[in-house]
Amino acid sequence: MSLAGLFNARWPGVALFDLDGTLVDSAPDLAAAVDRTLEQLGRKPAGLEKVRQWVGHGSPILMRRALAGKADWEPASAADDALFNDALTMFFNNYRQLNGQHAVVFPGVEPCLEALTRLGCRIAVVTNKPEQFVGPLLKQLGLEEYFRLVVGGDTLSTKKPDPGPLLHAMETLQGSRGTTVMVGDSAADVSAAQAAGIPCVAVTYGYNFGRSVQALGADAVVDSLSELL
Ligand SMILES: O=C(O)COP(=O)(O)O
Ligand SMILES: [Mg+2]
Repeated sequence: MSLAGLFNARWPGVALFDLDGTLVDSAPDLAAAVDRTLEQLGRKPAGLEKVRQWVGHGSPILMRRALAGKADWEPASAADDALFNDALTMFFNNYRQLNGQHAVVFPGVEPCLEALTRLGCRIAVVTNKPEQFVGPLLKQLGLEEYFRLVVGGDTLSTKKPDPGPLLHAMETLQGSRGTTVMVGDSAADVSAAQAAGIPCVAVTYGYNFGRSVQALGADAVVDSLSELL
């Protein structure tokens, strides 16, 4: 499907945006919080490049990966679970302090949100980032006013790639499958959109667990959100 086909005559509709890697380059803050946590645990820091590849399934999975030092962590023993629980609490405390310190809005994001708003589009953030961190980040970066709804990774009982958060946002904003589009950077976004039955635009500049988005089966792939205009 072409971009023109996605943003068709049935608009204005509902646009659902992923946050990390799509709207905001937040990996530097996440990496700083992960590394501070690892250091507090007496471990070696992971570094930005690894952390960038671990973002997208929410903070608990990010910390599981950080403790394992790799993306595919193994199911843990009870002792590992205790360490993980402590590490997650420490990560939350660290990220609360670091959230927004180095994060920047990707080029093309603001013109896109501005244009969609002018068209009367209803816009939501649907992210796996825990909800407590989303509002402060959007506010600090001056994006808050564009969004009518924030769905975080712990807002509901499921997170992406489950379609639940997308369907919740679509229904809350009174959208329909024909007039709702998801925009994201990773397999979690494309899979969630496919399971929800709504089209998905994938951006090439995000995280996607270190892999290209070309093979994900998104309905359109763009290098900048300004291409959506
Ligand atoms: O994994 C996270 O914490 C957030 O990722 P998302 O904004 O790309 O959904
Ligand atoms: Mg993302």
